[in-house]
Amino acid sequence: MNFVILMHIQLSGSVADEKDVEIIWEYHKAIWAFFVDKTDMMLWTFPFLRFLPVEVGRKYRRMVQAKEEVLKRFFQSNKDTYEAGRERGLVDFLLKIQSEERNDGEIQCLTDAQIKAMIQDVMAGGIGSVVNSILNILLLLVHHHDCVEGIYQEIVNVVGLDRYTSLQDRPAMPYTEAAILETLRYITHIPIAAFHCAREDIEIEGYTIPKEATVIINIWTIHHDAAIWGDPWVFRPKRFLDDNGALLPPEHALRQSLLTFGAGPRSCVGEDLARARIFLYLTSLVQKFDLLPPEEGTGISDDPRTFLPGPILRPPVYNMRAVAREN
Ligand code: HEM
Repeated sequence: MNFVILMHIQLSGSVADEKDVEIIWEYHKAIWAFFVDKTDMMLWTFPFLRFLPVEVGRKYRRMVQAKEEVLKRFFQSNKDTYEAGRERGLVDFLLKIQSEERNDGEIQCLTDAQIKAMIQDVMAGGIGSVVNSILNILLLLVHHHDCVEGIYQEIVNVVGLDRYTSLQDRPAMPYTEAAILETLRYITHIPIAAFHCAREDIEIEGYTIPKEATVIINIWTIHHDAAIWGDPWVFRPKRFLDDNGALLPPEHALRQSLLTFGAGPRSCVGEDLARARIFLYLTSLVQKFDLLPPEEGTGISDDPRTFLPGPILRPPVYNMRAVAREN
């Protein structure tokens, strides 16, 4: 939930009130309900279903309504109250670019429709992906208690127990960083990157990708390729550490093969924010709680091949225990 509030500040420059949180959360839930159960695929095949009083149509209409509420709150209200020179957040800065283009008398590149699309990209791209990466890392920790201990020891050594962790602690906590990278690799909750288009003919290792071909990067296959990782189906954070326990540098071949956030000029704009949030959430939790499997039963598998499919993979609902540490 605090991530939702952060997204709100980023977009509008103000702190969310209860109603705002409700609007964003409803948007997240409506999108989620749309993509799981393959509602989107059903509508690609039978688009007329969106008008009918059937489940697929209801989910579609709920999503459209939630989207309209979000745009009313983040686009219209910002546009109505925008004052040049007093930009409050991302939407205001986009409005500033738009108004400057207009003042120059040049052709307008940033239209209202494009700003609205960006608001949706940031929301839809941002919330589900971070929520799921946190669900995944907690599930893995429940299955790998040695990893919880490794993170906890690092917190004790670097931060202690009397203050909260901060982003400044990250460089001194290589094991925690490695555990986050390994979760993002092992689970690969965004298995396919955004679709791209080749702007010209390209030759790669004897294959020609013709101009205007759609290029789809299969991150899942790269992240589970035995030729790169050796044992891709083993969750092993230490693969991202060198012999001295330091985090492998970003230019190392293994880090270069980690494409969680895509690559190149159209890679994920939210990477730094996402990795910072995951780090802070995880370390604050492990500092105060031990993470354990449920008391009854063994819980669900942490193998992503058993997860619910979709554009964002997610584990089935699971139980776990967070036991307060005695310190
Ligand atoms: C763990 C969390 C996240 C993961 C795994 C993730 C992953 C990705 C991937 C794979 C792409 C496509 C890159 C490509 O095709 O090369 C992407 C694009 C994008 N992501 Fe993320 N993302 C995450 C968090 C976020 C957050 C927090 C935001 C917003 C604040 C965000 C906003 C976007 C946007 C707007 C794009 C489209 C960029 C463009 O087309 O230029 N993402 N993300």
